[in-house]
Amino acid sequence: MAQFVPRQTFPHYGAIPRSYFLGHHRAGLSKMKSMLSSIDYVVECRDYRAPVTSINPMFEEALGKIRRLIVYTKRDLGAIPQSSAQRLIEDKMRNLDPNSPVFFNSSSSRPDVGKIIKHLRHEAQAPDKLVGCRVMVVGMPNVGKSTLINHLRNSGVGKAKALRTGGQPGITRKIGTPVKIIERESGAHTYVLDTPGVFMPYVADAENMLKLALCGCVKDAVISPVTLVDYLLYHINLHDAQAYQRWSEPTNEVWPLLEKFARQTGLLGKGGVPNYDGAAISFIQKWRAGELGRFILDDLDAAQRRRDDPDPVERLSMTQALKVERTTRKQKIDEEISS
Ligand SMILES: Nc1nc2c(ncn2[C@@H]2O[C@H](COP(=O)(O)OP(=O)(O)OP(=O)(O)O)[C@@H](O)[C@H]2O)c(=O)[nH]1
Repeated sequence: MAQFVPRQTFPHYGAIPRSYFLGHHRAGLSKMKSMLSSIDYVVECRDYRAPVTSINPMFEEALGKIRRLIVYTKRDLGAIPQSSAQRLIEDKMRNLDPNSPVFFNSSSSRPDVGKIIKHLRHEAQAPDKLVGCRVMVVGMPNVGKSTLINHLRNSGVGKAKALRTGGQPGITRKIGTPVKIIERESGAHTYVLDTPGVFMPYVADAENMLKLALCGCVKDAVISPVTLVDYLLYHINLHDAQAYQRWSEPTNEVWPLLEKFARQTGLLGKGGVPNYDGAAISFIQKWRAGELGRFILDDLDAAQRRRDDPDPVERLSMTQALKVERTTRKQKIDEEISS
């Protein structure tokens, strides 16, 4: 049998939506800005599986110079624990932000969250140490902010879950009430505030939109799940084409893969016809649960090269980026009308 050759590029980014900036994202961001004077420290959450793509530049713009630490969440899903791949990835991730403390957190690991508590105990204090310290946790939708706060609270003060969490973005829609995570004898306790996940107004690169959707930052209905599986398949094949061998031999073809998957998992509609969308969502969920390999979607070497030598297009502000998108869209419509 001919040797399987995975695709080296993803062939079609076509009509992928580039935005998911909802009303509560806009409102949440402006509320965060208005509260800045009462915030002493920021915890910025990013998704370990898309460490570069899940950076929201709007936080840099909005939160200014407040001291912060970065937490890469869902560590358990991005690499095999204690592996050399994990160490290599994490060294590269640290290099992306050499001036900020960086942590990696898996919600199932007490030591991971313990390190963050230890750091906050020493570093996150209000200027006047007699009053409490307020820490704001920010990040993209569904990145794991509320989960992290629940674990910080459990590790820091031994209390049970305080915030609601869930598998879809948008569970937290308003800035929450302060949750105590560190107690001090002086009474100057440390409190954290949960915030709604905020997406960006426009994602210039369609591939980044696919990565964010796979990680769950975008509601599953926004992008066709079959397109998402096709993109995921491209990554799985580059990583380990045997990962889905329970259902299919290695393939670059998404429809036959989904057909086999649907038949074997019983995801069939009327007349035994495969339910492709249902199968696609189920397949994505398996990846999100770590059952189809643990790897990251970003190319960290390319990201580092871009940081060292930025492309002028990437330096556009959000307003400029929105303008570019509007102009491009208008040109496309004009071309379609005149052809
Ligand atoms: N495997 C794994 N899952 C995690 C981890 N952290 C969070 N999750 C899951 O990710 C999903 C989203 O977590 P949340 O804490 O609700 O995310 P959020 O950032 O508060 O989401 P928004 O409400 O959209 O702002 C939930 O299903 C969590 O169980 C982690 O470290 N590992």
